[in-house]
Amino acid sequence: MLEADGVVKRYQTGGETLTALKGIDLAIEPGEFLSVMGPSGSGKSTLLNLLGLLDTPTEGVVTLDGTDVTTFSDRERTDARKRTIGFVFQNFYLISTLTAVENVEVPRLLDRDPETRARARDLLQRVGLGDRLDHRPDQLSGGQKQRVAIARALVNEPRVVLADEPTGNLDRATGRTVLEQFREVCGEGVAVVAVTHDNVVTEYTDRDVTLVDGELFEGPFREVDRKMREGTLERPGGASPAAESASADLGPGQRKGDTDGSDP
Ligand SMILES: Nc1ncnc2c1ncn2[C@@H]1O[C@H](COP(=O)(O)OP(=O)(O)OP(=O)(O)O)[C@@H](O)[C@H]1O
Repeated sequence: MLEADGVVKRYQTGGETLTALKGIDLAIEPGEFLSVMGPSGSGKSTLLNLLGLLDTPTEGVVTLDGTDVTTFSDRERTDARKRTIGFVFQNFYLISTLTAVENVEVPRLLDRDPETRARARDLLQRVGLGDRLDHRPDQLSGGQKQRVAIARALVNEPRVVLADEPTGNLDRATGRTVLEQFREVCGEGVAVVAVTHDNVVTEYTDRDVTLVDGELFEGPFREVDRKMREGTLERPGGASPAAESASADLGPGQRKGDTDGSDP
């Protein structure tokens, strides 16, 4: 549905060229919950910006439903983004003077659609905030604010929600309620891609990938890091049996393949 093929991103700063992404191949399927992990500076935000049609790659293509969006004009890209992508951020970015329901309506304000209020209400009910419609952000907890942000991300009926450290400002328990919400979103066929440092996220995802110095590897960071230390990490594209044992240390009830059920 949303795909990066051979994506390279270089930044020019002064006379220097920095290659932030070094040939990324990544396909996101409808309804999939994917985490993107990796050390600071490894290229996570850069990748999220490219997948979110906020930026264009230096080389390679990003395709949306098979259409190469890298050749789009700014206007076409903005339209495609609005139709297909919702964003959730660590700091929520709610407007403090607007109520919860008004915040959810924000992405649709220019459309002047009379149905928007009803849809915003419905979305807030779905994220468990039916009794907080008229509360302003300062009257909501962190987890409630993030659920308002999720409802806002869904108001344009996106195909994919891109989340940047969605649990970064939340305590463990609250983070879990937000992650459960994302699972429900995925259950409706919307893909969720979360950039995160939070290992708890990987208990909820279908798949985890890790960026290291602009290269993408299958598996959560802790596993990729361990393989790097052991010298057993396969380069991208070299699908190996080792890479397939990625579900070995998952908790119960997870969805990352049912192959290694007997592993400790
Ligand atoms: N606009 C820019 N101009 C120049 N260099 C940039 C720009 N944006 C990012 N970079 C560089 O590209 C590399 C990847 O940055 P990016 O922000 O994607 O990393 P990240 O994994 O999201 O890091 P963090 O976890 O700290 O947010 C870094 O070396 C960063 O300094």
